[in-house]
Amino acid sequence: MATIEFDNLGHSYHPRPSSPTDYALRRLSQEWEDGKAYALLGPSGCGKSTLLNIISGLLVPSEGRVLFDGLDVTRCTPEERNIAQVFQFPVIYDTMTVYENLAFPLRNRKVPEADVDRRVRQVAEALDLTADLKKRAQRLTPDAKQKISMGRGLVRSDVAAILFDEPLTVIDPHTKWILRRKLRQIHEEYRLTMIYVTHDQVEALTFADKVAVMYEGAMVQLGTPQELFEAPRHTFVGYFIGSPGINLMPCTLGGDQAIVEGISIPLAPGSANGLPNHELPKVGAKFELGIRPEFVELTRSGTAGSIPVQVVGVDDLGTSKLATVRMGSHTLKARLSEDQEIPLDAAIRFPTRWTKLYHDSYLVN
Ligand SMILES: Nc1ncnc2c1ncn2[C@@H]1O[C@H](COP(=O)(O)OP(=O)(O)OP(=O)(O)O)[C@@H](O)[C@H]1O
Repeated sequence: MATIEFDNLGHSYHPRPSSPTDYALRRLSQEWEDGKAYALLGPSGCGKSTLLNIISGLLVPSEGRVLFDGLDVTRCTPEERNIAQVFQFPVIYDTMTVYENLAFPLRNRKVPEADVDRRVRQVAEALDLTADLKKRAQRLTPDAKQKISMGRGLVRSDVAAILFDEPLTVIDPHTKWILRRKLRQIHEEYRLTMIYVTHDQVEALTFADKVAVMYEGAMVQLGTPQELFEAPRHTFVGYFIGSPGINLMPCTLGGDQAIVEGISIPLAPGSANGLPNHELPKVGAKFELGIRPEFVELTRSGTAGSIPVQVVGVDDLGTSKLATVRMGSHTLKARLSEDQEIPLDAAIRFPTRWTKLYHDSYLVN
């Protein structure tokens, strides 16, 4: 397995890119650790496949370099990089048995038969394929075929990384859940460097140690699921991660206060200091206040630091409730515990720790 480094990496499909929007992947320098599970998460067209193809060697980037363990592999083929890949749809040999399919990548590399057998049985066990080992692949369901495809990616322990491109697309929802857990277990056991592309936040957050969130060609945050939840570095991360996403309100700044329609909301001391000088409040600069529904406190009017609101709806979500409140012209969501009373004279508070300031969509801190 390898450490993967992106050195000033970028890619444009245009022959002569002239603006940032001409880039499918905007300039990126970063190091991904050996043996960790990463997810590339973002909506359709944000550049996930472009980055994955650059990592695998299917695409040569128009700018920058990719290094595996310090070695420049930018122009190496997938074979030369020693990468295993699992695609959206099964890539298997229908006429071979499940065993032969799983053994193929190892036999192809002349691995001794005893090792082939041990590894094939291990992977088959992990993916619940043991009972199918002697069956021809063509007789199996699409789910089982995709499991074989994943097994073929997992069977080699000598690869630099295993790349998964939306591998659970064809799998039914229940099996999807089981397979995600299995992949996670396999990762914990073998510590393989895994990169998993998806547009599904649940898939990314349950699978990965670190999630790279992509938006319009930019990697707007690379962080643990907890970091993405607690401190979204970009309003898109706040919106895309979480259900529902972060509450956002346009604001202006007055010292360490955000001002929303004339109402002052305290920010953590020094919050605005994070703005570089040239970005100090100016005409046209866009500031937003963000707070996740989970951190909005619903209380009674008159409580210190509270702002009166009108509760316009409450959804019972089983283990919690979701209140919709109106503050001036803004509508916010607040997640409450199942048994929390909703007062008639409702008000909300914004705990400073969880109240985030965004400047032109990026977190100021
Ligand atoms: N071969 C290509 N030539 C020109 N433009 C391309 C090419 N491949 C991708 N693009 C463009 O680059 C941008 C990023 O595409 P990419 O496929 O990397 O996104 P994605 O996040 O993987 O999307 P999806 O989830 O739909 O596969 C898109 O605007 C897409 O139209």
